[in-house]
Amino acid sequence: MMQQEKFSVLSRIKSFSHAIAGIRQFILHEHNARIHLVATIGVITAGWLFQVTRLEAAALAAVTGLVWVAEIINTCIERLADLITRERRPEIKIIKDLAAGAVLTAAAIAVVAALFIFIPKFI
Ligand SMILES: Nc1ncnc2c1ncn2[C@@H]1O[C@H](COP(=O)(O)OP(=O)(O)OP(=O)(O)O)[C@@H](O)[C@H]1O
Repeated sequence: MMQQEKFSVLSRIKSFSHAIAGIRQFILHEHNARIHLVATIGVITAGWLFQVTRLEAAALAAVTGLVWVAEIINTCIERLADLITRERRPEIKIIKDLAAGAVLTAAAIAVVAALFIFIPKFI
């Protein structure tokens, strides 16, 4: 049977710092992160300009976060796939296309939510 590791605050802090390093790596080295950063600043600015309600702000935060999470996981999958092989392989194509599809799905959800929130403010 596997020995259960004892809970340690220090190791939890270490895990947290690894996660922060991952976010830092993503923002500093991934081109797509810059696109998401600009889009996120755009959403925050629009939310501020159009005085969205707290509920609308929460919805915007959730869908924007969803896109970030999907893109980070997509990047992770792409890196793993490239580590396995750089050869053109149909299996790798399916894996990468699925991961990219997840990002597109999240982005589409974000656009739909933004339209629901912002269009009524124009009419
Ligand atoms: N090893 C491979 N074998 C087969 N197809 C691949 C392979 N690597 C990439 N592809 C195809 O090229 C597409 C783009 O893959 P790539 O790793 O270049 O991502 P990318 O264009 O850099 O994506 P992103 O813009 O999210 O960083 C994949 O979705 C897949 O269809």
